[in-house]
Amino acid sequence: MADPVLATHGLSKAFGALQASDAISLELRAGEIHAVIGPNGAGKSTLIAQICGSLAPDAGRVEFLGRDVTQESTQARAARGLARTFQTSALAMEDTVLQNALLGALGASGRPWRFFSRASRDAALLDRAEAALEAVGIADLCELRTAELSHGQRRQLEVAVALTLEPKAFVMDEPMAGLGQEGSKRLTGFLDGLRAQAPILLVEHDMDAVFALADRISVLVYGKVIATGSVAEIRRDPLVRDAYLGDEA
Ligand SMILES: Nc1ncnc2c1ncn2[C@@H]1O[C@H](COP(=O)(O)OP(=O)(O)OP(=O)(O)O)[C@@H](O)[C@H]1O
Repeated sequence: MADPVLATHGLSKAFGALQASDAISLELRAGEIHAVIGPNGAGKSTLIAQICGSLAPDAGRVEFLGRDVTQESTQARAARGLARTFQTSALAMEDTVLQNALLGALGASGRPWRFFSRASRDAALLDRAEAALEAVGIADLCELRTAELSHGQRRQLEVAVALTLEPKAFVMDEPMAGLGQEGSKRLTGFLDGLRAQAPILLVEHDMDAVFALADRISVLVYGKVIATGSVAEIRRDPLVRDAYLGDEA
């Protein structure tokens, strides 16, 4: 089997006496959506923070594209193509949709922020920003202030900003949060196609979305992966039903 795009090996992190990550090993392979599910406080955000570089593990390592990146900064990992979307929006609300995408494109180009005023006149940056907006289906909204977008459109814009990085992998923290049924359905359809561009590690509570999208699921409980498998395997796993899914299986 091809090497994984992203992998954790024995990742561990304690907060005082609390073992928030307990020797977590998991892989994200090319073309897949790998969902991480688990009850509140299971350690999902802690795991993402270590993968993306905002939290240093006590032990273990993170590999991205075959390279040990455990000691690298968040920015260095992003520059390699590790794109993260956030649970709460990191967008500039008063800026237009296009300006947000341009900001992403400027960051991806490695040029300093002081070039931003010139970014809108830079054809290459504009192309990259517009292509990303086109890819997520909101190019027609580019002149709107971001604050005027619906919740779902903001999620799409977040993905567009991530796309300007030309990512090799996505790490998504609860993209469905707050979307409602219709919005979740639309975003589910969109993420379904996105996996062809780059694989997605998807932390999500919305089980309809997880069951519709995941090629594999890992279940995290008290910082430990208690099971990894296909949707069918996870749904019938008695340990998982007990610990988390209950009636949702
Ligand atoms: N900086 C911190 N200091 C102390 N404890 C922390 C810190 N960050 C997280 N924790 C604790 O670590 C455990 C795992 O938290 P984490 O936020 O990773 O869980 P989660 O699975 O993402 O939860 P949720 O589904 O509610 O977002 C929790 O018990 C939490 O209270």
